[in-house]
Amino acid sequence: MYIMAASSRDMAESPPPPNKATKVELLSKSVQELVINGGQPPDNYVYKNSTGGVPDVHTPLNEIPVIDLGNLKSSATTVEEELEKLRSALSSWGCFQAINHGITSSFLDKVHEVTKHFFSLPMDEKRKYSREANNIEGYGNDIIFSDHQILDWTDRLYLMVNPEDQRKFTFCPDNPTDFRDILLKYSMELSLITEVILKAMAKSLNLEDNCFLEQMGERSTMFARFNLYPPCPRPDLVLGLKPHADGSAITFVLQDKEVEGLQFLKDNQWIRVPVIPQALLINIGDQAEIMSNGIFKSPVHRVVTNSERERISVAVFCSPDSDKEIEPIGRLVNDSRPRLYKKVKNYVDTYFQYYQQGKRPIDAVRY
Ligand SMILES: O=C(O)CCC(=O)C(=O)O
Ligand SMILES: [Fe+2]
Repeated sequence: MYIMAASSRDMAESPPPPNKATKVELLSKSVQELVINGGQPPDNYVYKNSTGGVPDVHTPLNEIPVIDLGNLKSSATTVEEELEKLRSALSSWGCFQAINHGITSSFLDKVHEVTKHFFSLPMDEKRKYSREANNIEGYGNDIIFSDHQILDWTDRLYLMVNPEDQRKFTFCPDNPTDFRDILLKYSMELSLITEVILKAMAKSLNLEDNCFLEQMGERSTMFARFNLYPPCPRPDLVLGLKPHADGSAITFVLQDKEVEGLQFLKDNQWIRVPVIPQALLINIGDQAEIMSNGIFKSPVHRVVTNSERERISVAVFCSPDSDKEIEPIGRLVNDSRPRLYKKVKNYVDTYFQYYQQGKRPIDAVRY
């Protein structure tokens, strides 16, 4: 979630959105419209750095760790082995592909289908859900902070899902008609998996089971971001999503089953994430790095474009209650591992300010 945006607190305090008929127009053309118009990507999408464009667009496919969530259940005979795999994955990569996660493939296909259906609606229909100028929630693309900003080749629909009383249904599509039900069901499934993972993270470090979960608080937040990356005529010069680490505690990415694009930075090299149908890509965000006192890594990642096919993904960001102070877990701070991060509340706010300045947000809370 390089969540470009007002924080959840700001959103809660801002006046209710106007009704659909009075929504403001999108700030800029959607990427879908740019593609229909053909031609070269506009200048403000183009990377013209010293390397002459997007670095290493053809990167190796490497072994992103795969974790079998079924093996993390305490009754499984292989639980210790899988916990060690999880610890190692999160401390070296900060991400893994989760298999055997309990969500059926037909349901994941549905999540993909409703997303595809929404993005294929006529522009006028999608614009009923447009975000407002300074808010992330709704349909749109990058918020423009400066003239020098390089934009992402993606259109998105961004929705707050939890806490329940913060949902703004004016932004949630009623076309397709089952969009809302599918999103809510998906979010419930992911909440269950979040609990399993946060407990397993604690166990893998020999900590008390609930120590990560407790920091999430009673009103943990969940945002869903539906991403459409249209084909791009210049994948060598344009990125689908610029390099970032997420501001969440934990992020789920349902990838496109047919089109790759996500890459993680590991040991200074961009590594492609292969598509494993029905797996969920899970990565740690900055807030879990803070809680783990830097043992688990919040990885930098990006999305590249391709000239042939559109790509659809759904990212769900789970973060602590914005009123709850988080900090490194006491037992992970000792003489050999000094406290690396300060206490922080509403990290998403800090994240946004730093992101806007082109800095890595987690540096703001480092000692
Ligand atoms: O589209 C993807 O595969 C990744 C999306 C992502 O990293 C994000 O939305 O923060
Ligand atoms: Fe991300």
